[in-house]
Amino acid sequence: MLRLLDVSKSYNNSEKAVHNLSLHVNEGEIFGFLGPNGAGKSTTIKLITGIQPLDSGTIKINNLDIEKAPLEAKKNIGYVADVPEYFMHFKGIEFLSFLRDIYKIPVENAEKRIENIASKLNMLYALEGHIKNYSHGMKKKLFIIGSLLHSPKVWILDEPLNGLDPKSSHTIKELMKDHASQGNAVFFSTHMLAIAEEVCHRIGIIDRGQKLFEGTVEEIKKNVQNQTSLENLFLELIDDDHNAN
Ligand SMILES: Nc1ncnc2c1ncn2[C@@H]1O[C@H](COP(=O)(O)OP(=O)(O)OP(=O)(O)O)[C@@H](O)[C@H]1O
Repeated sequence: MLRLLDVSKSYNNSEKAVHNLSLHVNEGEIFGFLGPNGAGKSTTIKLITGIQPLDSGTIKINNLDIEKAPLEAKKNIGYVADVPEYFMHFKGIEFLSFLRDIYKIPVENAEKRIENIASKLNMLYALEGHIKNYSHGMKKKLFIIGSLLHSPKVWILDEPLNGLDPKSSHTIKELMKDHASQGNAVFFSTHMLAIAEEVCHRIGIIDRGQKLFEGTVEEIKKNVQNQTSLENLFLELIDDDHNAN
């Protein structure tokens, strides 16, 4: 459903932010993308979503090449940025109606979907307000609603639970599970290891632009001796990588 093959990217000819990265996310899977600050997680997401051009490699979304068929590929993506600071002068409902029209979703279907997801996220009351007056968490929740309106095959979230209260975090995790269980793929970056362990079918670990691991939490635990928590495993992998360089 989502496939990266030998993807590389550097900014301004500096060290590669992403280096020969390959990974895949299958239908029905939740994939957690982990790594320390500056590892290349957001850059990878910007490459997948077509926000940044690739230097080399291939990215396919539902078999559509993000560079060769960008419009078709993007129709299959729902994206939530880490700090969603767009369309600030819109009201929440205006932003969602704009997305409805962009994706050509019938009004009645969109209304049902907005009502359904916004009520789960306790956002119905806020939709008539201006986005610029929303809190960080409210902006995030609005963009989450918007990203799901067109039922994307691949749902991509950059640090989705940052700044969310426990109830909203719980709801997002349930939305991820629902979305994957409908045969879609979910790909999200996080620093929160416990959340990756709790909801992900598989995880990828990246450091300094390179993939250190891709597989299930059980597989990673088998690979690294004498460790119990994912946090210890993560620290050990990152440490080994730094010592090797
Ligand atoms: N727009 C940019 N211009 C130049 N360098 C950039 C740009 N965006 C990211 N970088 C660099 O690319 C590397 C990877 O950054 P990226 O934001 O992808 O990491 P990240 O894993 O998302 O980090 P964090 O967890 O801190 O958000 C870093 O060295 C960063 O300084």
